[in-house]
Amino acid sequence: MPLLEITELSHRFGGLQAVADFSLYLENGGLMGLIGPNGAGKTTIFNLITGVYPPTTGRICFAGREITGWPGYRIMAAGMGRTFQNIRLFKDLSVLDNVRLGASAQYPYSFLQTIGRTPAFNRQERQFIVQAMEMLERFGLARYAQTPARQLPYGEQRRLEMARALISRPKLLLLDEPAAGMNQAETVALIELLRKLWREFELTILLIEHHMGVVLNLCQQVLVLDFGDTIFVGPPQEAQTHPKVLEAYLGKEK
Ligand SMILES: Nc1ncnc2c1ncn2[C@@H]1O[C@H](COP(=O)(O)OP(=O)(O)OP(=O)(O)O)[C@@H](O)[C@H]1O
Repeated sequence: MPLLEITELSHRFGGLQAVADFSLYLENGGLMGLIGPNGAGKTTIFNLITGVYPPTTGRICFAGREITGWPGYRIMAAGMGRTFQNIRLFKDLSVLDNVRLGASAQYPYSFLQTIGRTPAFNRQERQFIVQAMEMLERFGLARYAQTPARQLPYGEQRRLEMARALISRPKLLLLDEPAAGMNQAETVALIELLRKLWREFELTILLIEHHMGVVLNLCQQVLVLDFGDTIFVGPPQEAQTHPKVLEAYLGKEK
């Protein structure tokens, strides 16, 4: 059974067809790359999956339910986690608070529990701190727990974003260019980390990435987009030599 099934999804920004008839079938436990030249529509697809925009047409099913048109918070609560192309952290909050908030954002406190700081609220919040610290340890970030997020080196900020996305134990993790801005050594470490997280958390991963080393070393399948159209789906090694993919990246030979 697929965890994520998208059927003929399209999205227009005014006169621009950003995504056209996009379909995707992602098995539970799969690890797929979404690649394509700049402006191909990759981030728009992530935004459609996570409810940032409603699709112009098409259907999205996740974990056996149709989620088309659902608001983002409801989709995330159904079991998705996401990181962004431009890191989005609460930069002035501590590393611990960034992860803790990722956990409590999923928890349906009542208004009275929140303003009254009831014993149940305090107990739950303590539990979130324990979970957040465990997550920071897994990511090698525990020593930074009280440090404001903005003081972390860039690679660590990326890891923190992942820790925050995983604290709610999502089934599907969407990663938008996780290797962006990383040097060679950081990229190699990232590939290892993602492989480990994928196994330990029994995740299904869909990732956007320009770094072909990451795609080739990590992804079982790759889907290549060009101007909103899907031009290839298959093993990444085959994508490298596929004429349409070469044409999209290198331009048509005259
Ligand atoms: N909010 C928006 N309003 C109008 N046009 C948009 C908007 N977001 C994206 N676009 C346009 O939609 C197309 C697809 O953009 P998108 O960001 O999805 O591409 P991408 O494949 O993620 O690119 P990159 O690799 O550069 O991040 C582009 O032509 C872009 O300019």
